[in-house]
Amino acid sequence: MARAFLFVLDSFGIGGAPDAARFGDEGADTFGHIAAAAAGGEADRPGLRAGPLELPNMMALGLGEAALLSTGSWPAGMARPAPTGVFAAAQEVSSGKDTPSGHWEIAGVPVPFDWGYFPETMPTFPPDLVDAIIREARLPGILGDCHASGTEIIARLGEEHIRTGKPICYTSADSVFQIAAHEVHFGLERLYDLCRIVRRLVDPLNIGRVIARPFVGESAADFVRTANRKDYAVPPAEPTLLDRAVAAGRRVIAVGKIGDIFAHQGVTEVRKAPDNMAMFDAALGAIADAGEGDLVFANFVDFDSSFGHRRDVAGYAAALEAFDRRLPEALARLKPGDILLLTADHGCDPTWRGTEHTRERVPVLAIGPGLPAGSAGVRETFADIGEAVAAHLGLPPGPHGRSFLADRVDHA
Ligand SMILES: O=P(O)(O)O[C@H]1O[C@H](CO)[C@@H](O)[C@H]1O
Ligand SMILES: [Mn+2]
Ligand SMILES: [Mn+2]
Repeated sequence: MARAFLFVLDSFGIGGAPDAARFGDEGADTFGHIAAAAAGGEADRPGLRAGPLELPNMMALGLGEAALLSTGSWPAGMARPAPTGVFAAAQEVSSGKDTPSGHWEIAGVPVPFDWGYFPETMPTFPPDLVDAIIREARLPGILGDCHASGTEIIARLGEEHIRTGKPICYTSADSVFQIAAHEVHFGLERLYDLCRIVRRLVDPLNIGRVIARPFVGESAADFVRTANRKDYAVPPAEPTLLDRAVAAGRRVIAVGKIGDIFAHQGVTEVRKAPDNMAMFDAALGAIADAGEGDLVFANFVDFDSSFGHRRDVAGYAAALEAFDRRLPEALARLKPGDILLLTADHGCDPTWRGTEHTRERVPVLAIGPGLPAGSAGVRETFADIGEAVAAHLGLPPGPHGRSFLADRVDHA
């Protein structure tokens, strides 16, 4: 029985990217800075959490060792257990630090080209694009047309949106065209229809994703985004690990936003859930359902969208601790031949300036019955993760990386 379970903790970087300076991110370290803040008593929130970061299960798999490989420093305030898993630190060769680039590279397909981006001007979108959107979607106009944080812009423009019926359109340092609209006043299906129109119109601009950002509430004080977010991504440029699995007749069960990120290519089944804990339940269900040769690919987005971009250190720490507490449930379900991998797609350091992702290395932790414990070193591409999964599942190798399990693992 060979099955693979690949869990992405969205934005859980471990610093140390050699090309961080190119992004203005030199020194960014999501894990290291959360640990340091927690050890210094700066990640306490009454009723939520307090004190040093407690991640006993991921640390036992080698999370601290992966961080040490990446930055040369041990995460502050955290114990150093003997690792029971294979650990590595992986760096990204893709030119962007966005979610699709990170996930596609994990799945064996780096993104060497530059995405299209919108400038930090106001307005940010080309006027002829906005005109086409208004005309084709029969809109009274649009609001926003700028770079923004998604929670801040609905607080600022949500009431005007309800009053005028104009959707709120914004972007970020990522290659995204985001549209926030009220689920009831504007309509959820209407928002999705609008996103499909915009997807087609921004294709020539090489924009990675159009994202529907529905929200509810009646005033700036209580607007809140819902779990009905939907990403309209361009498909990966080459066949990914997922396509190879499907071509071999395997099931690929996508948990969370994985299906959307891969434009539903190479996905046989989608299971969505509103938050990290519900996604963990869904991932456990997928593990229970997976058969010989199947792949479960899960994304846990709250780390990024609810805490990293919001620069909420205590919230990020609490979310990591909640995830870590659930990990034994997944480990208990591993049968002979199974492998569980934990990794991330980029960083989003909640102590960093601004609200954007940060260029970082990511942790790679692998465990399964019979797998040796020890270091697989620093990996030059995230593709080494997908190639490890491919090798484990007996799928043909891809052209961009090599399994980190193929190298001699230095026993720690
Ligand atoms: O501020 P919000 O709307 O969460 O946007 C964030 O989410 C987008 C998609 O991951 C990123 O581009 C980032 O800007
Ligand atoms: Mn991401
Ligand atoms: Mn993000």
